[in-house]
Amino acid sequence: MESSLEFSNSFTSVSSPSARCRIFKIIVIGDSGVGKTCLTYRFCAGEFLDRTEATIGVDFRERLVEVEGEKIKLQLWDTAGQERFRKSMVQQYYRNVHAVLFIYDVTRPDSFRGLPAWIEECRRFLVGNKSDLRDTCSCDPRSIKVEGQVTRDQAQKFAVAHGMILFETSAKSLPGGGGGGGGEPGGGHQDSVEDVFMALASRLKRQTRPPPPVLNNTGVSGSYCGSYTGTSSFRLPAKKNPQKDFWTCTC
Ligand SMILES: Nc1nc2c(ncn2[C@@H]2O[C@H](COP(=O)(O)OP(=O)(O)OP(=O)(O)O)[C@@H](O)[C@H]2O)c(=O)[nH]1
Repeated sequence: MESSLEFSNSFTSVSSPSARCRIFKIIVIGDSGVGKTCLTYRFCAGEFLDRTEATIGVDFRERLVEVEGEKIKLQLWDTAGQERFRKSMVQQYYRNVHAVLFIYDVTRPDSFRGLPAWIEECRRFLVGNKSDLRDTCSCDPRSIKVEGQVTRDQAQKFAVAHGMILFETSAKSLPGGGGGGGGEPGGGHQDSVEDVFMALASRLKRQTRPPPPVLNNTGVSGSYCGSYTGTSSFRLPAKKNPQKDFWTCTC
């Protein structure tokens, strides 16, 4: 598979073509191979990608959802996890977003220990992915060091210490908990991908101002979208200046 997913329209959550909505920009970061592409694709296209290639630069996916009666567009910026992109690409996109999803792989403690290197000042959500692989040996072949697993307790402590909200999920598991090992010794818990992003949308909705009552004739302005575009994803040009398109982080 190409690392950039071209215009997939297979999953639609809100179908009104004239819906007006707020847009929340969310950057998704974490070490290479933790499943950033799979998670965002799963949420936007509704499918699990078994075979992926490393993301080069940043890919962009979006989905329109409805939260408590309000239409909200989540724009997900799937960044390259490879070290060489960390400074050049990610930092450009990092500050001017509404939220950051920090992803780690529950079967790769190195990806968990690497998190402080990714953390900066913004609203923080911590996501442990591949929870379907808990207590199995079939870790991803891209996991170089396998030395146990990141327990939910460990992650929860980290989340509290860094003011983050923890989710543990699987891009692979079927909605409702099927499709994977799931579960953790001592009372496992797994959030669905849907729950992760909907909780994020809901929190962002509460923390930002609602849209103004009347739109001007130009239709689209600021951080509101004027029309429904379905779900799409495409490759951003690597050298694009993100500052022009971004709204300031509200945290
Ligand atoms: N079992 C399992 N495998 C997963 C899951 N999510 C992703 N994978 C696998 O993990 C591998 C890496 O996934 P990607 O989504 O490409 O990882 P990434 O974080 O985007 O990697 P970079 O683009 O290099 O930063 C792929 O082989 C996926 O199929 C999951 O929830 N469960």
